[in-house]
Amino acid sequence: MTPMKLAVAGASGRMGRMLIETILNAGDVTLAGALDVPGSPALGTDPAAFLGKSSGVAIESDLARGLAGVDLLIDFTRPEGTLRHAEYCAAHGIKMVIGTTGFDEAGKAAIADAAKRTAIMFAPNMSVGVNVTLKLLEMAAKSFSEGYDIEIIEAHHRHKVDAPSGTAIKMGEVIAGALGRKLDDVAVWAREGVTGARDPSSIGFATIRGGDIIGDHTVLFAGMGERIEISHKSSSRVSYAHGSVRAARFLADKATGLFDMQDVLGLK
Ligand SMILES: NC(=O)C1=CN([C@@H]2O[C@H](COP(=O)(O)OP(=O)(O)OC[C@H]3O[C@@H](n4cnc5c(N)ncnc54)[C@H](OP(=O)(O)O)[C@@H]3O)[C@@H](O)[C@H]2O)C=CC1
Ligand SMILES: O=C(O)C1=N[C@H](C(=O)O)C[C@H](O)C1
Repeated sequence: MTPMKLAVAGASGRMGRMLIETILNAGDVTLAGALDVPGSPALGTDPAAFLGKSSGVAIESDLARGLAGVDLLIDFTRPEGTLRHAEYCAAHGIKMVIGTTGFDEAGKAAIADAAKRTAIMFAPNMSVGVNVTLKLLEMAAKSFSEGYDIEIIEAHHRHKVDAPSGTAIKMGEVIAGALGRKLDDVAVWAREGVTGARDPSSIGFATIRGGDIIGDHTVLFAGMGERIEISHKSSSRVSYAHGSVRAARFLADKATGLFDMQDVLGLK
């Protein structure tokens, strides 16, 4: 079988570099393109140079040049960049794995629309551990539906620009869904001042930013006389990169459609 030709957007970012290393080591996929923003000092350089390797491609900002001959684009950038890439990929039949977080409703709708024209896997967290944790949370939420206050606490590195994390929001959506609630109706995104007593149907969020924390998520079910915590802690971005390449393989035989990591991992 011909190896799938992958490109990476945000090639010199934290995830971009981890993806390039993972793709070069994978064996059954090849690196066929790399994108970064106009004006980036990385343009024209080899995306594998930081590994002391040569990949045979150069980092481009022009989508036509950077995505020539590419089967699938893995995108961990910013919402505005991802949406621009999604429009181009949909128009040119290039599949996508999207890991970017921080989209508004219009952005999510634009991705769903692009997925009518090409195959897209879109998830706020590509790690196997987080996706299994989502299943555990669904089960736990049903068991703790009465008498337990639900709070979601997440911690990330000082460079993260969106809050709460996409993963924390997804955890909230899964828990709210299991309880027959809508997250937007029950979410308390932050607290300050005289907040009043806690609404028992609410789902609270707390965000920590600091240092080099890769990504920690804890869901607390606090009842009378006991509390239960379900936590996932990332110690390396490699799990996100492995999940992304696994998602690329999953999309190999899909022409159109919007999928998530639960589809990729057979957890639905
Ligand atoms: N789904 C998952 O499993 C995971 C998701 N993420 C998400 O991935 C995204 C990227 O994270 P991370 O790698 O840490 O971020 P970085 O800031 O390290 O990397 C982002 C990359 O995208 C580039 N970029 C910035 N703006 C644009 C744009 N408008 N168009 C195209 N490219 C752009 C940056 O270029 P420059 O530096 O020149 O600005 C940089 O190369 C975030 O949304 C994060 O939440 C992260 C980890 C796991
Ligand atoms: O920005 C990050 O780093 C991460 N972002 C994702 C999110 O917002 O959930 C996934 C992971 O937690 C790392």
